[in-house]
Amino acid sequence: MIDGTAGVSGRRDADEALLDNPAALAEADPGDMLRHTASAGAQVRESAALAAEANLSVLADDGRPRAVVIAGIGTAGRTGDVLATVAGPRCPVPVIAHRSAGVPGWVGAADVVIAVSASGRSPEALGAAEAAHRRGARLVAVGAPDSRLQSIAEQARAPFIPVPRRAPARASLWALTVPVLLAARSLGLVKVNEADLAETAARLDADADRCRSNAESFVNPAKSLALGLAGSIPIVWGSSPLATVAARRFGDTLSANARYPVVTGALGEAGRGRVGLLDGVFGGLAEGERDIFADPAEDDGDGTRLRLVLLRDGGLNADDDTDEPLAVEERRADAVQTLAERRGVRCDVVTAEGGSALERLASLIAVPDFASIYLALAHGLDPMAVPAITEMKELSNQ
Ligand SMILES: O=P(O)(O)OC[C@H]1O[C@@H](O)[C@@H](O)[C@@H](O)[C@@H]1O
Repeated sequence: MIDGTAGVSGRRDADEALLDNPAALAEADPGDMLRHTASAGAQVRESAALAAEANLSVLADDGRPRAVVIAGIGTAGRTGDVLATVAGPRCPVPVIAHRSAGVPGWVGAADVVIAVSASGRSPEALGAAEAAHRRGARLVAVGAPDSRLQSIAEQARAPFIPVPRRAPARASLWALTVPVLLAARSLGLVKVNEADLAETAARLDADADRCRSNAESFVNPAKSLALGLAGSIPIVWGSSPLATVAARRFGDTLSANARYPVVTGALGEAGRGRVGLLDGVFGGLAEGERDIFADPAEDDGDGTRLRLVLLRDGGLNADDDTDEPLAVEERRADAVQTLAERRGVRCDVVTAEGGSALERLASLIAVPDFASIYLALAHGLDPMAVPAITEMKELSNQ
């Protein structure tokens, strides 16, 4: 059902003109990753409806849990990071994203395990669901209907949210995330309300429209971000914990869709170490040796350069929970932009918009998601079929 073009092929140099040719884009994207990515808003609405049909209120019967563990790998694992950031630093219980098989040794009857798997069959999520049931923890499962995950949930008499599988897991982030958030809401751990979900879906729809394939590069933020990144080594830093989740997500999609190496992380942390990259071989040293009179379109070919993408989360509500004062985050974001400018390292900035944490997160994820696909297409890579992932699964028998 989910099919792309197998085999490793593509071109080293990005074909910029292809991005302004909608027919060629469609041809280069046989699995329709652009359309799947554009369904993000619809995914939010559909998953909210599916979660409303599941009996999540039983989760609250035993009161507030000691901890919540979100178990899954890849995109399913990212949903745990989203929940942790939306729950915020004042969340009364620990929210832990767990990415290996099974559950942490301390998990027991006082805890809740949310097992997530788009296919409903990752060994990590299945192992966690089984372990949770064995240990008497409360279990919720999110994933493909009629899957092994669903039967484990049924055996455990645990709520199961059947998320239809129409696209690869990484194009289903929103479909998987919303049930996780709503399970946590029924435990009283997050404040996401119906208006937040509706506004988040509307924002994802609007961003999908701005990033549509027939919107040309000079008005399409995803195409221009992709063209800026072409041929570079991207560094993606988030100015806040929420923006850092979006940065890590961009790392996932840049690697899997566009097959670009990428450094991602929190700007606060990077400022104490990784920011040194800006001084190095791919940063200031490469830029310092560049012939300033050379045509920037005619790259000399030997200069792989960093490109900084800064995800800024400036629009906090006064009543939002934060780790650090907004002013500290803002100063740090301004500082790294100055550092990049001084060294000639180019920098793209995506600034969060919207009221709720969820909507702000969506505003930092949507355009980069599309950019990763446009970058793949410009290189002639099918963003859906990733031979290396398939081969890894075959070779490691998973
Ligand atoms: O969500 P499930 O189906 O468990 O997959 C988990 C992960 O598996 C990997 O092999 C990749 O396919 C990822 O894109 C995916 O997120």
